[in-house]
Amino acid sequence: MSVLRPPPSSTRSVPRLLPLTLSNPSMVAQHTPCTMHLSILPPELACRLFYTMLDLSQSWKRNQWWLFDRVVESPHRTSFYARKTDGVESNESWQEAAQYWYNGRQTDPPEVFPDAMEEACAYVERIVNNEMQGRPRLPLEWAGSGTEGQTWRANVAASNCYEGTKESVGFHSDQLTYLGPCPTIASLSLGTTRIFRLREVVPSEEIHSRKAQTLNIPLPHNSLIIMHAGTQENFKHSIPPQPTLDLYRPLFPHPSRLESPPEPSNCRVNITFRFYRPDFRPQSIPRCNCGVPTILRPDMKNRHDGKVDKYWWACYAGAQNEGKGCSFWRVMDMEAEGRSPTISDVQSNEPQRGS
Ligand SMILES: O=C(O)CCC(=O)C(=O)O
Ligand SMILES: [Fe+2]
Repeated sequence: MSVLRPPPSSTRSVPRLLPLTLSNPSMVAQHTPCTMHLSILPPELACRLFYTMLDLSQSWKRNQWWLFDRVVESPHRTSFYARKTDGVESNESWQEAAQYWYNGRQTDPPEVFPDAMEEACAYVERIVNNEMQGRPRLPLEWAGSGTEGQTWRANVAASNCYEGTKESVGFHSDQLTYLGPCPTIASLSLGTTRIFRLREVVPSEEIHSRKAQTLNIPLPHNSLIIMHAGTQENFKHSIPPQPTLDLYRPLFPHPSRLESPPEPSNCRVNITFRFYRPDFRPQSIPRCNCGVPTILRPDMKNRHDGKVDKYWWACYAGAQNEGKGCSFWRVMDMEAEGRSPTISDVQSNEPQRGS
């Protein structure tokens, strides 16, 4: 007699959730680990920064990488900028000292922030620091401070340009290699409104009881989304293609064409301000058997009590080397790798109440 097995468990009975549009800051705060801030820069600066980045974007590249046996190209243009110092030590040599890698390929030292981006960054840092002060911190967040004592600094920025309705970026979470666990990333939108889409990665132990919901957040010109600590570990994000868009109508003319009226634009420029942690300096990143720096990934599917248990270093050479990498894989160990100070280090050194 054959032993009866329970039927294979199915996720089919779990109801699908309709996508939800989060159209204001309080809905974003209620449904996601992000906050949304509207009209964050003075209007003239927001417009000038849009023109600056749009002009620069003419020379930006579409990222290319190998996926299995073919080269794929991102359906938008992108570039990377670094600040003059790392924001923690006022040392101007960090750009030369740092070796930058993207998609498993060494790149030239990045350009420095253009003036309008520096100006905008001061506003962004103020908002991010204000927000972080009112939020609980996660154990693996960096607990150091910037040169002026701030909790969070931006020392690099990735910028993206999406022209028209079809340019997009697929679902992903940002690589943690130089950001470390639980980063805070501040994403500024300029130009035409596009949808920023978030979807939670449901942990394996819960896939039989619930489905992820798609969350759509329309991001207008001059708005900031802060992806707070835990967003990269728990959610993926994308900018999907969309059937239509509203043209952006700049309030001010282009600085080099002051006599002609401003022209409507179908472009969105995004700047994601990020903090490369000093305890995840390029020189400290383990290399795989191919000799290429590994990438740091969170174990998104195995979370307990809403927290990621593990992060691992994995070979990334395959993204460039005709899809051929090695099998290098190692769990990250903050303590053994000497990565600190984290919030948990600081809290465990605080005197216990009552002792
Ligand atoms: O354009 C955006 O808002 C998202 C960009 C993004 O996800 C990235 O640069 O990693
Ligand atoms: Fe991203």
